[in-house]
Amino acid sequence: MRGRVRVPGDKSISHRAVMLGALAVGETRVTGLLEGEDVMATAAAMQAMGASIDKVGEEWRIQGVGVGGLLQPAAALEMGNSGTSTRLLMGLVASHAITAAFTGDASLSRRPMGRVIEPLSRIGASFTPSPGGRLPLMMTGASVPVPIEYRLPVASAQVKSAVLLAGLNTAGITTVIEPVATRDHSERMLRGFGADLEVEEADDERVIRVRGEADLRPQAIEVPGDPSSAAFFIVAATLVEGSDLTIENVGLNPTRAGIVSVLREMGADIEELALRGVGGEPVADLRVRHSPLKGIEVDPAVAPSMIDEFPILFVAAALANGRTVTRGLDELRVKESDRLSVMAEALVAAGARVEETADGLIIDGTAGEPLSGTADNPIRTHLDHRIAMSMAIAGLVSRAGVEIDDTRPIATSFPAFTTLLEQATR
Ligand SMILES: O=C(O)C1=C[C@@H](OP(=O)(O)O)[C@@H](O)[C@H](O)C1
Ligand SMILES: C=C(OP(=O)(O)O)C(=O)O
Repeated sequence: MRGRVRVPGDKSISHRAVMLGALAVGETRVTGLLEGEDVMATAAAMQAMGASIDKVGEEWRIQGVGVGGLLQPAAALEMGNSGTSTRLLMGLVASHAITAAFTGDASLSRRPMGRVIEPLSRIGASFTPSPGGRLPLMMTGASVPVPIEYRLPVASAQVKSAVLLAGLNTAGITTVIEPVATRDHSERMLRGFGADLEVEEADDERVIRVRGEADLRPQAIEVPGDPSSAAFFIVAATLVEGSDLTIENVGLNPTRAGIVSVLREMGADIEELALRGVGGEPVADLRVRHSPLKGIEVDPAVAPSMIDEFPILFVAAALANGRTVTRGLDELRVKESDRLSVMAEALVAAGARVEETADGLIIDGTAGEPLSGTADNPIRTHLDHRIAMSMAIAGLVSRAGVEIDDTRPIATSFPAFTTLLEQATR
């Protein structure tokens, strides 16, 4: 793994840029937008509700409808594989007097939506979900939405954001209390668009208040690179002998950068170059050189700051010297797949030593010895882009290589993954 690669725009920030641009009055311009399927699902939904969204050269131009101005979509909003699109858009619809149907692929249709249905019902929205609180569902937003104070029962930036976005068109102050901090891109960007939002840190909790009937001002946004996409290259360069790879433009918001600190604790050599600010977020180029890793106990408190990076961390742990123990990861069971059992099965199939517990994995690493690989028994990726990319990286450090059953889901978050991997391994 040598040379330089530039990771695409952050998925979380891209979703929010499209949504808030579509709610501002006037034209928002976005560069570096992730053009993955998940973000395109958000863009199509905002267009279906009245925004106009076009790409001119390298720039996305969004004409917003104004808070309160969303139109009733003529057809179901197709969310594909994207939990973020679904839950955040449900928040937006909740405080507009419109009816919308949400549909998704087989993976998304298995994921729990009760966690947003519950607070959004208190605001006044009504829902007809499929059994178990799942997609497909229909919802009708409140005509007179009620401001709520909501304490998050799960550490979820999607639930937090759904309530805050509903608060934008709700008279009065909507409050979200976070016992555990999750990614704060919504808060940062809402402020950037001129919303009246305050965050108070008290007794280890974060209290976020947003004033409703907001007027959002259009912005020029540069989306930083996605640390969740960079993580595959950080781990690959760490594991593959002889590597010296620079990954450009990596967002290092502290609520996202847990993977960097955990890998460093395991012995990774990650240097931050040209630290700068991009779009209100800290960004650096990361120079990563091969280095042996040692197993550690991962502090469950870091989980929210690297929640999507556990599949690739498990690959790193499989090659480390000694035992890595992770726990407190129940949320991984409700992502695009059950990422604990799917990664355990995949890594064992590739020759790693892994034990699955109720809320984590225990992995005994090979101390750098390559995995056997899976020559003729493709890994089942269960429509999960992060399983596919993690196991592709595992293939780089295996004797026989790793074959995966389906690469298509990679396009949901990182369409250029294979091209960049080929570029770095040439
Ligand atoms: O708010 C977001 O953009 C996201 C929040 C996380 O989900 P949860 O809120 O369900 O933890 C994360 O897994 C997802 O990839 C993106
Ligand atoms: C969990 C993820 O995304 P989403 O919830 O938006 O489907 C992810 O990208 O790993």
